[in-house]
Amino acid sequence: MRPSMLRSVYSAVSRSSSKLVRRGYATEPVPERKVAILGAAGGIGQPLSLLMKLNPLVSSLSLYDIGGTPGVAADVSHINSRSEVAGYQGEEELGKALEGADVVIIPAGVPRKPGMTRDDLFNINAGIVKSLCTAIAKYCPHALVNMISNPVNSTVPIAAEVFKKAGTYDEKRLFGVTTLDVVRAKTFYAGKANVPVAEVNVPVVGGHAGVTILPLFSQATPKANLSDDYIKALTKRTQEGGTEVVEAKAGKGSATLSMAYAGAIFADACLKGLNGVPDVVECSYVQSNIIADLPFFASKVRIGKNGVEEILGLGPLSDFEQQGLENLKSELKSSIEKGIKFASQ
Ligand SMILES: NC(=O)c1ccc[n+]([C@@H]2O[C@H](COP(=O)([O-])OP(=O)(O)OC[C@H]3O[C@@H](n4cnc5c(N)ncnc54)[C@H](O)[C@@H]3O)[C@@H](O)[C@H]2O)c1
Ligand SMILES: O=C(O)C[C@H](O)C(=O)O
Repeated sequence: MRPSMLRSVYSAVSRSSSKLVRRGYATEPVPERKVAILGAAGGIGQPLSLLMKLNPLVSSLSLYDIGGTPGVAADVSHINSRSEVAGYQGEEELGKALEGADVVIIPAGVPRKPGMTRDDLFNINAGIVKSLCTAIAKYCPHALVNMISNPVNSTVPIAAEVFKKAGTYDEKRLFGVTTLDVVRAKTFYAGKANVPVAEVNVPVVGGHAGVTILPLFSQATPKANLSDDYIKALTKRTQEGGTEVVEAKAGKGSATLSMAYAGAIFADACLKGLNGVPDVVECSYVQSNIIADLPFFASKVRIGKNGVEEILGLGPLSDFEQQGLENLKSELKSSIEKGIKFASQ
């Protein structure tokens, strides 16, 4: 989704007490949709709660965390937009938070500090994701799950295993959120190519950590004749965008505001897909068979009423991108295996 989404979200605020939204000439009812955010009191969770409160496709916003959610919920609930807001805290309230959810967004878990890799978060976040997904399987097994918690390359396979064990796994409904990589690639490309950022499109494939993040600048539009050195530098900056923010925050966490924006874009795409809007395409890390031996892979996916409707191919790659694809395979494979092994214990 493009920045125009946020413009439409903001303009919708003024008419958001109505459950009718104009589509073309007809005024049609917008379906009731419950969105749950797990980790809603955190650095990402709070601005994401705000952005989802502004989204007119949401009728019920459920904010869950181990603590702090009554305050966040009271705060955003005063905004005069469509959704009802409820805050839940502590494990005993998790079921109520999840019941009936159409989309569950998970930014729960610890963020990086300078010097850490995303994989260094595994020991804490794997357990958090496992327990939250166990509850999702119980209380809202048909929800579309948007996994933000790192390391995404492993937390998505963990979620898949938990759902398999519970007998609820539907690979079409599980998404690793890699939208921030796309947001960064667009921003950095627009700066170098000197084109309007709002018009830029760049697919980002692979995974969500270091070299596994593979932006396909050869497919970027509007086209620009950037030198190989520029493409290399843009690729590196996109791969290290998270680290750039972690270092700038100097121990106070990782990307939160840009991530909330990216998470809101991706959740909006899921809601549109569920509502039957045609041609909703975003990059996401999903169960995939487009690359041998990598059962999870990020690429462009079409999102529809049942979740992933189609996994789009990678398209033609430059030699540099082909090499990047080879380089990411071993790290991505071991992160996937690590997640699967953890969840099967
Ligand atoms: N996918 C991405 O592109 C991306 C981008 C940025 C950050 N992240 C990841 O998102 C996660 C959250 O980052 P943050 O900056 O918001 O961290 P944060 O510490 O500010 O917030 C995390 C929140 O999770 C809550 N939490 C912890 N355990 C929980 C549980 N069992 N149930 C519910 N909530 C729980 C905490 O109470 C806290 O409020 C980190 O793992 C980070 O690495 C991912
Ligand atoms: O870099 C991080 O640790 C957070 C996130 O994955 C990001 O890309 O900003």
